[in-house]
Amino acid sequence: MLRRLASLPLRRPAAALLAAGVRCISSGSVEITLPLNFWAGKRRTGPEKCSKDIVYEPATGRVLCQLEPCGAVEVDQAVKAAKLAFGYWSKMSGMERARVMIEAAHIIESKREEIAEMEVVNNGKSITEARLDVDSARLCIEYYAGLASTLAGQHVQLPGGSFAYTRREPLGVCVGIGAWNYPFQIAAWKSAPALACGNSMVFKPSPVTPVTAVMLAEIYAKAGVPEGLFNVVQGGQETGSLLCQHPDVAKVSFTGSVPTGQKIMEMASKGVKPVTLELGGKSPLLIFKDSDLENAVRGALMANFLSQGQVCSNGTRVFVQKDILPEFVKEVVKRTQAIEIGDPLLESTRMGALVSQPHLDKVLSFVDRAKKEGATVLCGGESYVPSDPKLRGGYYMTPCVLGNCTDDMTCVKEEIFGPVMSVLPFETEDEVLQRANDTSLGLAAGVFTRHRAGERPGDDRVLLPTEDCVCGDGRCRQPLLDHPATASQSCALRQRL
Ligand SMILES: NC(=O)c1ccc[n+]([C@@H]2O[C@H](COP(=O)([O-])OP(=O)(O)OC[C@H]3O[C@@H](n4cnc5c(N)ncnc54)[C@H](O)[C@@H]3O)[C@@H](O)[C@H]2O)c1
Ligand SMILES: CCCCC=O
Repeated sequence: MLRRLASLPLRRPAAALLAAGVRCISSGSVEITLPLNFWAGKRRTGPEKCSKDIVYEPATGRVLCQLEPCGAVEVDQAVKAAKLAFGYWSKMSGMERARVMIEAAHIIESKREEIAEMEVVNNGKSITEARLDVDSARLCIEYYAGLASTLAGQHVQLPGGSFAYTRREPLGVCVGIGAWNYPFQIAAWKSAPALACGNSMVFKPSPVTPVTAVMLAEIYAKAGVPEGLFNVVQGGQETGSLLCQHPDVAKVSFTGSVPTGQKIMEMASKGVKPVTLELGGKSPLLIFKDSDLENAVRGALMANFLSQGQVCSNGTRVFVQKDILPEFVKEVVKRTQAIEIGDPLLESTRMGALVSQPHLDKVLSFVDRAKKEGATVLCGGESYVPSDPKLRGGYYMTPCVLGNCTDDMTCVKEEIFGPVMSVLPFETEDEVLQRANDTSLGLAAGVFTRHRAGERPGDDRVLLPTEDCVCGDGRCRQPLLDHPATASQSCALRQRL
């Protein structure tokens, strides 16, 4: 699969090379020549006549491989293979399926370094992160393997001695469509639950990162799944649309942006197919003045700069209580400037390359727009050229902290999906909750404080959940200590506190 361009030593097992302090591959040394489609148990070439897409290595900007996008014929072949495999796999017991999945997890463990390296070469993230991605993919498969034998229905007693029962049945051929930021992991997230429940899958990775999903397909095959159980078709939106609209596809599970998610939901609804959508985010991170500053700063860095900021759940709107803003900003900027950017295959690198040139341009244009809208660049936000000549064509930028931000700025409202943190001051808890929740991209949230709500110094309120209030008004949202019921100790929640 891999052809070395540079003259490197003959390949030895990854563990032995690592122990000797030698990398198995280096940035700029890999060319992928084997076909990247996989169905019915084999790698397959795409359509004979198709315009091939070029896949680049983000660290160097070199051509890594050519992608042959699948058309209707290939999609149909993959779905047919999956349908056939479903017939065998769905009849196996959960325990039998689990055994095969656990074997796949073992194989992943044994190939950890190889998979992580290919993820780095294709995606640009640092090797230290890529290894954790592979571990997380393995754990996901182990977790769902564990669930496979616990799937059970219910027994319902009916009048007159009759009864009803329910069974958990697999749906059939499921489609998985993935984004480029966690290519191997997403292929595992999509396939593990589907396969554990007895389904088969046709998976389409992002055309930007097509490489490691095929490795997963080979691993499943080696572990002993029936031929055609997990298939990979390459391509972009046309291939994705063909999959979503295929009449033999029972369900679509998608990870990607909100606009694409909307299209997929629409297509799936026409075939009355269930969909699972994992979409974009613009998550808030709340840092209160009573928090452990060291901890909060580390949290903010992690929530913004992991994977070059290309993480759906990143806490990119960093709300900091005014009293600690100068101290927080000083420390965050100092540490952001110290982040080592460079060759993602080096152990010392903390930030690798963004996934593609167009994506880098898009992220940089968000920084420009932020400046025009009045934000202050406190550090970074520029393209970066590493000193190593082989990395000069790579897609690097300096991680950016934006100050002087307001809630109406584009950098605060839209998902940038790059290493750009927006810092926003706040004064009170009520204010920050309202502002943090004022988004249509509410994927995740983080809070740094040493106190729970109502226990913070100077804050003598305890919020009372509506359903726990016995004052008689179902819409009651009164803070507990202000509540008329509190004085007479008649409030159930108060008694429990
Ligand atoms: N919530 C999560 O778990 C999660 C995880 C990772 C990434 N994401 C999100 O993914 C986005 C970045 O990924 P991206 O740029 O690859 O997203 P994207 O929406 O552009 O593409 C995602 C996938 O959809 C395919 N696609 C595009 N148009 C399609 C169509 N019309 N029909 C069928 N398939 C189509 C693409 O080829 C790709 O495989 C960000 O918004 C990020 O937040 C979310
Ligand atoms: C680590 C999981 C991140 C998912 C979204 O990008």
